[in-house]
Amino acid sequence: MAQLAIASSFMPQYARLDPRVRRGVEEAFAKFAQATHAGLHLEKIAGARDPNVRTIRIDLDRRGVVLAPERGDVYCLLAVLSHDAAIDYARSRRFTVNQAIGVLEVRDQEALETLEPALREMSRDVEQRLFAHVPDKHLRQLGVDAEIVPLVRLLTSDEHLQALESLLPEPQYIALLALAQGLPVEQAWNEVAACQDERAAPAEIDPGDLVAAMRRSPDKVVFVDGPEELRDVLAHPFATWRVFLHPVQRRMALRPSYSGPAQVTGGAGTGKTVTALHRARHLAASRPGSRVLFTTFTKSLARALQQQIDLLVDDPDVRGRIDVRTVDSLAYAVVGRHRKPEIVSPDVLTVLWDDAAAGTPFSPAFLRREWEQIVLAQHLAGEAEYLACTRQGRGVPLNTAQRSVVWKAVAAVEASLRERGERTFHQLANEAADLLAGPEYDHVVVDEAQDLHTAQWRLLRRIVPDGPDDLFIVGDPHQRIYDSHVSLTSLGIGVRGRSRKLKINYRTTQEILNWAVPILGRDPAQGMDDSADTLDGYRSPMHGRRPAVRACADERAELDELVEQVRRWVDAGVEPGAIGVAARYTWLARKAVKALRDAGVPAGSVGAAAGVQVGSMHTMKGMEFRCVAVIGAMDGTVPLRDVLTPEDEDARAYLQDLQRERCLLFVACTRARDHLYVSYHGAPSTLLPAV
Ligand SMILES: Nc1ncnc2c1ncn2[C@@H]1O[C@H](COP(=O)(O)OP(=O)(O)OP(=O)(O)O)[C@@H](O)[C@H]1O
Repeated sequence: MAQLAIASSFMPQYARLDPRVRRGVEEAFAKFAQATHAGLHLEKIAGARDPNVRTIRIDLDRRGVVLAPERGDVYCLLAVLSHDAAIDYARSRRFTVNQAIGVLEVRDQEALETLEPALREMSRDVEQRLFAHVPDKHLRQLGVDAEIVPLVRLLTSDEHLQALESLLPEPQYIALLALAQGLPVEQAWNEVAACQDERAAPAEIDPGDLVAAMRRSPDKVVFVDGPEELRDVLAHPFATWRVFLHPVQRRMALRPSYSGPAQVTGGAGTGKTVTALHRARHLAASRPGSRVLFTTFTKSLARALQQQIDLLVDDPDVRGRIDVRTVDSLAYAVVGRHRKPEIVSPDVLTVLWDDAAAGTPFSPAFLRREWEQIVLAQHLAGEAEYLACTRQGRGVPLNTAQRSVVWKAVAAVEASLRERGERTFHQLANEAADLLAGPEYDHVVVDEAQDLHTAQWRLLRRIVPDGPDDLFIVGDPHQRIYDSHVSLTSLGIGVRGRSRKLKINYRTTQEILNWAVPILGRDPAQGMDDSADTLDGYRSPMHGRRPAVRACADERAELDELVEQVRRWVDAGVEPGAIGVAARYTWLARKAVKALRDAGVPAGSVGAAAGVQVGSMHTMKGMEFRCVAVIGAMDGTVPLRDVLTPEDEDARAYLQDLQRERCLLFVACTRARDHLYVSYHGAPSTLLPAV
């Protein structure tokens, strides 16, 4: 019986087909399962660039494009398109085996042939060629196809290379990009090697064995065993992440074991959460009886993760052993076994710090930060411990007398909280860590790790035994939107040698990234493992429109423009629930909800109501929408003036605050899949890049 396979690029297309056509696809596929080459009405295309490509009738108007390699009884469905588009696609593409890493590659051969004379003409009088410094030997070593090399030799600028991005196979484009950026061949190789599956490239690569190459490309092709598995894959066409993992994701998620904590970093939308989901399933499924804790930051993210785990894990036993919750709810539950915890409201805490700062030379914000970053982070129990501690990370030195003044304020706030019977969540995490009698899980997977406070890490460290596969940590220091600057090393959580970075953005278009990345400024972020973290190589294969930035006369006009923009998206077929609106302040978000509702557009708070999802930028963390509007992006609001420590009070804290505001705007903007709209009234935010 023939073996069936589906190309990952087909899944989003399938999702958009109407149910009638989908049925046609399933029927055609069912025929493949029983048939042999000879028994199927597969058509060869005259003039096709690749002898292995065929088409098959799906219905009156549509054809499927199938890769049917001569060797190996395999049919891979590549696309379902209207008749003419299917013929064009089938005629133009060429499928090859990458000569360096053995993966399946596809290139638009026809477009490359069309481009060649133009490139030749443009480069005729230009002496300096982009790859003049690279010998053929290096191009070959990095897997650049011999047929493509003559074209590569014609390139004279980065722009020419970029124009080839969508026509070339990804590993070859990555190799050329790295060489064009001046990377030595060894480093360029590392970039290319990231595109290969966990099984290292075989010693011998057979250029004619497309099926072997397909098997080495699980991010591009999935093989299905029979109709049931086929139905399962096609049942969730939007959730391609369930089935197709990038080789780096796969290597990290499905590795049999790590000798200690492991870490995955990567920019927004690079599939860190997806990697964490697969790791959680892998751990629970491969170790019978084991208990896995999967933590994240906010309740709405925990709800989203629950749904994704439900989708990914079929086996009820495995599912039942994966516990998804926020770290706060974990701390609450642990303390709750001893007494009912009460959490202090933010407003009350503000008043307590205002009172405690009165009469001292310190601002409430300074004192509160000292409490959070030194006293609670180090879990200091009394004045003597505070006087003796090192205050690493704080910008302003304090002498003993000043420390005594600070401690009095801290003690006053803590005493007031005790009297009220209330705590902050960070206090609760420390208390929970103390109360734990011993580990309660076998493995812990941590999402959004960059924002966890040291006290929360202390709890997580204690809830799992120290050893192999204890902690799987996923985060992005470029999305740090709270005040935590944790050093995992200082907590005894060493990830050296067990850390990888994801670079391909699966969510946002390159145009949105080009605009949004500069928001972060130029300095590298401080990684959770204390190393400098950059976004080098961060990219998206998707393209779309550039973000729109709108200047408005005043707030009323800005809200009117928002309503108009949302209407345009809805009229274009975007579901209201796939639209996100973010504002720096909650009250502006509320006004946006009202404006939308008054205009008859369903809208509500993120994760709590149906319709357009509106919230503060903080609530956007980890979310994803087809279209995003960021409103109120003006000077004084972004960055929010009130939350910046005055530069003359503590220059270091000021820079940290400013960076946090940059990250916050970046997080909000990178929630968008297809469209990003940013508006302001008055003077624009100084953080907004030019369009
Ligand atoms: N291998 C994959 N194939 C297809 N889609 C993927 C893949 N990995 C991730 N995605 C999709 O990319 C989007 C972003 O993934 P995910 O939320 O895991 O990224 P993230 O790095 O955690 O993002 P952020 O840090 O911004 O929260 C999601 O829509 C996810 O389904």
